[in-house]
Amino acid sequence: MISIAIAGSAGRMGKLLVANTVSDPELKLVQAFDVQRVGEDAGEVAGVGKTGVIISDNIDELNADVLIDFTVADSSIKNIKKACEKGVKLVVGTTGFDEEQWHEIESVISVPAVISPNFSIGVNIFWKILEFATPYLSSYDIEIVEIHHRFKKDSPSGTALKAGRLIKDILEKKGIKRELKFERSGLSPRGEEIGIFGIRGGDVVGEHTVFYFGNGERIEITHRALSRQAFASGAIQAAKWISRVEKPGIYTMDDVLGF
Ligand SMILES: NC(=O)C1=CN([C@@H]2O[C@H](COP(=O)(O)OP(=O)(O)OC[C@H]3O[C@@H](n4cnc5c(N)ncnc54)[C@H](OP(=O)(O)O)[C@@H]3O)[C@@H](O)[C@H]2O)C=CC1
Ligand SMILES: O=C(O)C1=N[C@H](C(=O)O)C[C@H](O)C1
Repeated sequence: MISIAIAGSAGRMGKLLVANTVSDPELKLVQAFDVQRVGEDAGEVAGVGKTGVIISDNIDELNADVLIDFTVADSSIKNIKKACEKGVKLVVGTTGFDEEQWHEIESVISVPAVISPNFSIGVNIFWKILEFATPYLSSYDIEIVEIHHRFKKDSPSGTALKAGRLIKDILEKKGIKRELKFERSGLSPRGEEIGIFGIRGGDVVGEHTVFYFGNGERIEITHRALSRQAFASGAIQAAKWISRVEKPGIYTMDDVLGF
């Protein structure tokens, strides 16, 4: 049995992860952390009945095989450090890390950790399709548009940023320099860039489109998440996988899925 702690357990993803953990015979929910609903039973907050696991806001209490973190960047950094200090393996889905925070994560990681801005199998295939298509479309204008629900805090999404960075790197290897561009207004003609734009509204779970604009044609590669279960299933798969890994370091869903 793999013991699981969940950070962000009162959030949209956290509640679903609590539900997925308690219904999985290979997993045991042992701890739940959040700054909301502190003192309440994590299962009741998630709508799956009493679990006996009470939501705490004190990560110092962390004691589990794997910590699954879906919170916000600042909190996630703190949780990652605590997990490393206590030898707890990690699955991190939180997005919105800036460059400095990302370097901090790389420098402190001393446990096996799967870190991915998107745990859905579909998005991981979507990134692979971009890797395949981009070298053939290197002369095309490339733009990325993502759509998420009105409550999403970070922009652009971690998924769109990863798509932009991987396209940029592929082009760079072919000697083509393109900067990532996050806004245009006023007199702002298109340059040698990859535009990344976020739209926010309603209850959209998550949509990403990469546009490749040629002369007389356009390719659009789109992934649409219709349910957060797509992310939760991937994160649970990652938690089981990382529980069997001994070598410390940062892993991605490529490793989990065997790509
Ligand atoms: N990798 C993936 O596949 C996916 C990643 N995400 C990412 O996961 C993160 C969470 O998303 P979502 O569940 O929608 O967000 P929510 O805001 O619904 O949930 C996050 C929860 O974490 C809480 N929190 C904030 N600070 C702390 C802290 N210090 N300790 C413990 N809990 C804390 C929040 O409280 P409060 O509201 O007070 O801030 C909230 O309850 C985001 O970064 C999102 O982009 C989302 C879906 C899929
Ligand atoms: O906040 C969300 O909801 C999501 N965030 C992730 C991201 O920033 O890429 C993944 C998914 O699109 C949902």
